[in-house]
Order: sequence, then C-alpha cells, then structure tokens
Amino acid sequence: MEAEAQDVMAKRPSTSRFGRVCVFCGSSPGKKASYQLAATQLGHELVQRNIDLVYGGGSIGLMGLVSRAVHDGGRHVLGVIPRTLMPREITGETVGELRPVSGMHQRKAEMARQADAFIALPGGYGTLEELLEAITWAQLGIHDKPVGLLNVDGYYNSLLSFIDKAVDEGFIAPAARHIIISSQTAHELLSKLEEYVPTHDGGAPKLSWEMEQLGHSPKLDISR
Ligand SMILES: CC(C)=CCNc1ncnc2c1ncn2[C@@H]1O[C@H](COP(=O)(O)O)[C@@H](O)[C@H]1O
Repeated sequence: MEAEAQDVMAKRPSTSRFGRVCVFCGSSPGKKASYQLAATQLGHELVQRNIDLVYGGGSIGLMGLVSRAVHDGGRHVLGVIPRTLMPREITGETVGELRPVSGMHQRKAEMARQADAFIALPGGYGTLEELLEAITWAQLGIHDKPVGLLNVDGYYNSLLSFIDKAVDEGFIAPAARHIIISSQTAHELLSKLEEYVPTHDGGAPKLSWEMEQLGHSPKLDISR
C-alpha cells in the first residue's frame, strides 16, 4: 500500500458502539509525567473512535488534560458540574459544554446517564468514589455499562489486590470481580470495553434508579 493510502487508513475514524464515555480522573495532575500522558492519550483514543466525553467539568489536573484532548480533536465535551464548583478560580477555564447541576449526587447521576461506559484514570478520593459507585451500580443491575480502569504504571495495583482480597474473604462475589475491566493502555482498555458482555447474577435484584427505591429525585434515572 502506498504511503498516502496508509496515512488515510490510519486517520480514518473507526466506529465504536459507544457514543459517549464518562471519564473519572484526578483534579490533580499527579507526580509522574506518565499520568498526564495517559490522560491525553485517552482523549486521543476517544477521538479516534469517534466517542464524545462526559466528565466532571473543570480544567484542573488530569480532568483538564483529557477534556482538552477530546475537545481539540473535534469531539463533544460535556462537563457536569455542581453550581457551587462553577467559579473559575475553583475549576479553571473549561472547554466544551458545561451543564450545571444542584449538587454532587446529581452530578454523578447525570454523568452516568449521559455515558455508555465509564473509565477511571488515576486520581484521588473523588475518582475512587465515582469509580466504586459506578461498579456498585453495575453490581446492583442499575446499569449494564462497562467500567474500565486505566491502570497507568500500576497505579491501581493495590486497589485491584484489595478487591481480590475482598473476593477471597467472601465480601465480593467472584462474578462481581469481573465488573472491573483493567488495562495499562487506553487503546487496549477501549477494545476490552467494546467487547464487554454484562453478566447478571441471577439472584441479584434489577433495580431502577427511582425515587421510591432510593429516596432521591426522579432525575436520578440513569438508564439510557
Ligand atoms: C473545592 C475544590 C477542591 C475543587 C477542585 N476542583 C474540582 N473541580 C471539579 N471537579 C472536582 C474538583 N475536585 C474534585 N472534583 C471531582 O472529583 C473527581 C476528582 O477528584 P480527585 O481529585 O480524584 O479527588 C473529579 O472527577 C470531579 O468529579
């Protein structure tokens, strides 16, 4: 194949079953350049597969890097942000569309509702909380959306070991261990997420995110 034709093939957008992916990540950049590089590479991978982004809004840390990479690549970026975090001195200058919500719970539900899959990059408490909630919701059958962990430089090795321990100790069902899909690279992770087939524990209830069941507003329906 001629070089020009190869170039066209390489640039040709691939198709994805995901229209939009939710990325959870640190509001800090982390100490290693590899974390920042991974955030940008994940953004490029989404662009290459024609996938839009929903995230927590804000231009700080890894959040800023992934959102800028997706926006600069021409895909839609939706930032969902509680009104209290909207002042620019808190979250910086954002790109794309910003959707204000009334609080942190509404933000998570809206991000989840808008996404076809979840990916966590390295991050701190906020990222862990968002990731674990997405996993918990999958376990309860509230959604069937794949949940991926971008394990950059082994950042999440100890979390994965802890989850294995929880399985060994009888607190997480072996079937639920498979909810988390992890990989060290964005390309491989997206490919695995595309192939993911949800398996449901026959005994687990299939919940819907409704007011009567969970005590929140009906806006928390995240089915898509
Ligand atoms: C008041 C304050 C410290 C604001 C920092 N600025 C922020 N702006 C927007 N979202 C944020 C911010 N800090 C944390 N988050 C949320 O928590 C997650 C990251 O938290 P963390 O850095 O992993 O723990 C993000 O996905 C986002 O949903």
